[in-house]
Amino acid sequence: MIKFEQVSKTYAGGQRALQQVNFHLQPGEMAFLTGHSGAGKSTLLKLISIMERPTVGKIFINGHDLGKISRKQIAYIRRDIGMIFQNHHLLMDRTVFDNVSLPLVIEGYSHKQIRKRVAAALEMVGLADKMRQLPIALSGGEQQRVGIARAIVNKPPLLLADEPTGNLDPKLSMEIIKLFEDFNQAGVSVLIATHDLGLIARMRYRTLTLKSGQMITDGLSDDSVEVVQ
Ligand SMILES: Nc1ncnc2c1ncn2[C@@H]1O[C@H](COP(=O)(O)OP(=O)(O)OP(=O)(O)O)[C@@H](O)[C@H]1O
Repeated sequence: MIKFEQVSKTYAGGQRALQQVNFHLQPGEMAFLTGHSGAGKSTLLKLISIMERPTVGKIFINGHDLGKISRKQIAYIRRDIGMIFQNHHLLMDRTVFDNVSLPLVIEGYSHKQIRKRVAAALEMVGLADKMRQLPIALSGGEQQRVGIARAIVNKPPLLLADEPTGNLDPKLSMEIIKLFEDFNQAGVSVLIATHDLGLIARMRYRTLTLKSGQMITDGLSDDSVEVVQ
């Protein structure tokens, strides 16, 4: 689903964000991505979602070589990726329904399809009764779940989350991770970038660790193996 081959990224100012990163996330796999602040986690997610381009190396998403796609194909590849952010980027003056329906409106779905899919997505995250509310009237955990409903409403095969539990207490964080597990069990591939080592330790998932732009470990949280460069 995601394959990195010898990927390096140096920003325009000369800042080396990633160095010779290799990994393969299989279809249907769920993994954590961790590392200290500035280690390169956000850069890695931006390369997957084609918000940045690698300086060197190859990236494959769902079988597509990102080095060979045209500008026009970027939107097509992005359709396969549901993105979830720490501050969820919700439109605060629009209802929960409007926020979640946005990707479908952009794709030109019919009103009937939109109503059906948004209702199903909100049901999955436990917010069916909040459809007509403004996000401002919801708790932080609920707002995050609206962001998740929006990310999954067009049923992408891959979910990417950047610090999705950053502002939440441990109980709410666990609920959010449980939601990701539900999607994963339904066949969706999931990659979650987080600083929250406590959260990772409580789960037994593959954990990719970055340090100063290098992938230093790759394995289960409690017995991860060092990556030999
Ligand atoms: N647009 C940019 N231009 C120049 N340098 C950048 C840019 N974005 C990130 N960097 C640098 O690249 C390195 C990796 O940053 P990145 O944001 O990927 O780290 P991170 O692990 O996500 O950090 P955090 O956990 O604090 O969000 C840092 O040294 C950062 O300063």
